[in-house]
This record gives sequence, C-alpha cells and structure tokens, in this order.
Amino acid sequence: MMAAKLIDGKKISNDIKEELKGKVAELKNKGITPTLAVVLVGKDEASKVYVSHKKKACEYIGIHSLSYEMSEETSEIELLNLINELNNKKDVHGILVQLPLPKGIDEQKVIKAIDPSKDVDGFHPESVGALSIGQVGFVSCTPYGIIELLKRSNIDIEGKECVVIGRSNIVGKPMGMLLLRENGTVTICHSRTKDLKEVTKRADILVAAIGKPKFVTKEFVKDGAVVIDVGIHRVDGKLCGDVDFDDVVEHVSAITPVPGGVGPMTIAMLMSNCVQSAERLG
Ligand SMILES: NC(=O)C1=CN([C@@H]2O[C@H](COP(=O)(O)OP(=O)(O)OC[C@H]3O[C@@H](n4cnc5c(N)ncnc54)[C@H](OP(=O)(O)O)[C@@H]3O)[C@@H](O)[C@H]2O)C=CC1
Ligand SMILES: Nc1nc(=O)c2c([nH]1)NC[C@@H]1CN(c3ccc(C(=O)N[C@@H](CCC(=O)O)C(=O)O)cc3)C=[N+]21
Repeated sequence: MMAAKLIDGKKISNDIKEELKGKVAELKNKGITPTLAVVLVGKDEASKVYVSHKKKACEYIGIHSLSYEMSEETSEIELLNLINELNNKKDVHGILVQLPLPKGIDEQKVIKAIDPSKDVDGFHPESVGALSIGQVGFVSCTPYGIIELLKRSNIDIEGKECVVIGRSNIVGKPMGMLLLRENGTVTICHSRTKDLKEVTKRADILVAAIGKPKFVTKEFVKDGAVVIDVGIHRVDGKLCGDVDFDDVVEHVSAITPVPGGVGPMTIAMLMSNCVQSAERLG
C-alpha cells in the first residue's frame, strides 16, 4: 500500500493560464491580439462541450476567439474554402478544426489544408514531421500537456521505462515521440500487442489512451508506477477515464484523475500554442 499522489491537472492548467495572461498582455501592448479560429462541423455533443471549454479559456486569457459553426451537411469543399480564407487572414494566429468530422469529409485532407504556421493542434504532417526530427513546430496539445504535467510534478522522464497504450495520430504516436525527446525508453502498445499486461507492467510511466472505459486495472500496473489517464467517457452520467482509478490508486506513486487531469491540460496547451503563434507571426 502506498499513498498515491494525485496529479492536479486543473491546478497546473490554471498556473499555465496565469502565465499566458502575462504574455498576452505584453503582445497587446505591441498591438497584437492573439486570435484563434475554432471550426466546428456537425452536431457531435462532446465536441460542443470541448469547444465551449476552449472558448472560455480564450476569454479568460485574453485571446480573441472566432467561432465558425457549420452544419452536418457542410461539404468538404466548403470547409476547405473556409480554411483557405482563415489561412489568408493576417489577424488569425491559430486555426483549429474540431475532430471528428462528419462522414464524407476527409480529415487528413482538411488538416493538410491548414497553414502549418497556424496549426495550433499540431496535426499537420509538417508539424508531425518537425516533432519526429527534432525541429521547431507545433506539438499536439494532449501529449504536450502530459509532458508539462510530469515536469511540473517533478517526475523525471529521462531513462524511465515509458509505455503508451494507443497509437492514434492525435495522442499515442506524438506521446511516444515526446517521451523519447525527453530521453525516456518508449514502448507503444496497440490492439495487436501480445501480452499487453506483461508490457505495461514494465512501465515506470504508463500512459493510457485506449478509448475504453476503466480498461486499465491493477493487473496492468507495476507497484509505484506513475499512471496518466488520457481517456474520457461519460458512463451513467459520470465522467471516467481509460483507467479504473479506484482499482489502481493504492498501487501507484502518482496518478491523474478524470475529470481534472489531462483534459484541462489539453486546453491550456492549446492556449499556449496560440500565444506562441501570435509571438511568431506578429
Ligand atoms: N483528455 C483529452 O484531452 C483527450 C482525451 N481523448 C480520449 O483519449 C482516448 C483515446 O483517444 P484516441 O487516441 O483519439 O483514440 P483512438 O480510438 O483513435 O485510438 C485508440 C488506440 O487504442 C488502441 N486499442 C484499442 N483497444 C485496445 C486494446 N484492447 N488493447 C490495446 N490497445 C487497444 C487502438 O489500437 P489500434 O491502433 O490497433 O486500433 C488505438 O491505437 C479516448 O477516450 C478519447 O476520448 C482524446 C484526445 C484528447
Ligand atoms: N481538433 C481537435 N483538437 C483537440 O484537441 C480535440 C479534438 N479535435 N477532438 C476531441 C479531443 C478531446 N479533447 C478534449 C479536450 C478537453 C477536455 C476536457 O476539458 N476535459 C475535462 C472535462 C470535460 C467535460 O466536462 O466533459 C476534464 O477532463 O477535466 C477533454 C477532451 C480535445 N480533442
């Protein structure tokens, strides 16, 4: 039995937002108002919630947010035209197209249309490429937020066994790249991994991004490991993650809760990327 330390993503994200407020004030003194364009297509309920959180965070920090809500019937061409328009607007510093997009719209094509210098989600192939070869570019907000959570909780990554469950383009893969950049020894698991539990039990730092509620139980976790829960699910009206929190909490040295862990950090890093973009683009 050990006393697990709760990693407070809400508090750490608030610290980051306070720091950003100062930077936004400096930019405004120079006549620059950081501006984020948020594009929401269709009627996905979860997306609406996340987008509203993003707008609220912008307001709090002083970032100007432009909102584009398009119907479920929007065509790919209409969306590409809007992105092109936003690419050409000098006073827009960040463009975010909320995923998932309705069926019939090619997500990769849409992401590719965003000017990489405004790609605050870090999803453009150029941003992904930059991350993988160690060049400057926007980093995907969720994994970037997880690195900040670890650093600000004084958890060392260097030399540690880091295991990521999930290999999506927006979480698992960039997470692996970032942990590698921090000199972790990285393993990425997925649905074809054999003996998943044997692999995850090696982890000093275990990141769960599977998309299955309470999937990770204590059988997956080494005593004293650090567990980061990326998952977010609404089950019986309550939020939970990919980790069975109550089952593992006694066995870990530190863990992120859901809600109040990784989610708020995703938003904070999006804000950080917007400010960075405004600093670069002017
Ligand atoms: N808090 C936040 O800010 C964010 C939270 N999320 C949440 O994080 C979770 C993951 O998101 P995302 O990466 O987009 O999800 P995806 O569904 O795109 O990816 C899930 C990954 O998990 C793997 N997987 C699925 N089942 C198993 C299994 N039984 N054993 C091992 N691996 C498995 C899949 O493997 P394979 O590739 O082989 O199919 C896939 O790589 C979701 O709950 C999502 O809602 C997402 C983004 C941000
Ligand atoms: N282009 C794009 N960029 C994204 O960054 C993106 C996306 N599409 N599509 C969906 C995922 C998911 N995501 C979350 C953001 C905030 C919370 C968040 O704020 N969570 C709160 C609670 C949220 C709630 O109340 O439901 C928490 O965990 O405490 C969660 C998940 C961003 N994503």
